[in-house]
Amino acid sequence: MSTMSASAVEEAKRAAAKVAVENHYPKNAQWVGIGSGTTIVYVVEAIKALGVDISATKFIPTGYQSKQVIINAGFTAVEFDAIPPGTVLDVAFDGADEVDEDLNCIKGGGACLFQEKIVATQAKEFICVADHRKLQPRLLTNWKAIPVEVAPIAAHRVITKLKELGSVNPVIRPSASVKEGPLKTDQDFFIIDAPFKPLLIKADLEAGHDGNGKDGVWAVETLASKIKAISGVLDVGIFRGLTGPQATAAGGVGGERPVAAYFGMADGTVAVRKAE
Ligand SMILES: O=C[C@H](O)[C@H](O)[C@H](O)COP(=O)(O)O
Repeated sequence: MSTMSASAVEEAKRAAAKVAVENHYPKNAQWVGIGSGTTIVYVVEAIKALGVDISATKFIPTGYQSKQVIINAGFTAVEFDAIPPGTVLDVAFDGADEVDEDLNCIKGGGACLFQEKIVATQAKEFICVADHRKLQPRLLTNWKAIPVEVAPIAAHRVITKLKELGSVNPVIRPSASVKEGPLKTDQDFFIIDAPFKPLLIKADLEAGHDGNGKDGVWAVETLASKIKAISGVLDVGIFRGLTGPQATAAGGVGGERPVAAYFGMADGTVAVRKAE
């Protein structure tokens, strides 16, 4: 459990954003993905602080909040469906709820995951920015549930399927406002939060664990694929699979996993995890 004050956590996010932007923002960027959440605000702040010419740069939001952050900074926002077909974003920055040793991420704590995934995978480089609370050995160490975005009409069916996969008490996330009822995403869908045991990474599989859900223990890739395959699921808040150059070599643009993740640490330093 973190003992840092709220303002120290904010400073940690700001420090990570500064280093991430200094290391990865291309000086003549044309297309830049901007994610959602509280940390991304510091990424935009750091891009401003670079002082580079952004008059020709288009910033692609991952949802309503993200778009407002872009507009409030005085940047040009262009919705994902308005970019010319085939356009590859120079870079995409985003936060995460948890990042494991293989750079798999959990996202969707703030109810954004679907647009984040299409923006991240459309970029040459996806860069994650977070604070030290998100830096964990395995997904679902500190963060307890996988956010799953679902069509409202299918919500109960998806809950049944998630229970069959071993999730204990998956729930439809309630609205955060005084309005009763479920929270609605930017797509007007629901979020189901599905708790599972910590997820196995590559090293665990190499050590002989199968990760096939026996005793409710899953490998990241296997569980993400199973959840994604449930009819009614728009997307799952696990970002996994190939990353950056590996994904490009396999015929994709970029991967769901970041090529690098920057974490603001409690001592004021910034830690980096990079793809092999
Ligand atoms: O749904 C929200 C997004 O996935 C965020 O990127 C994630 O929750 C991290 O948010 P924050 O930067 O506020 O911790």
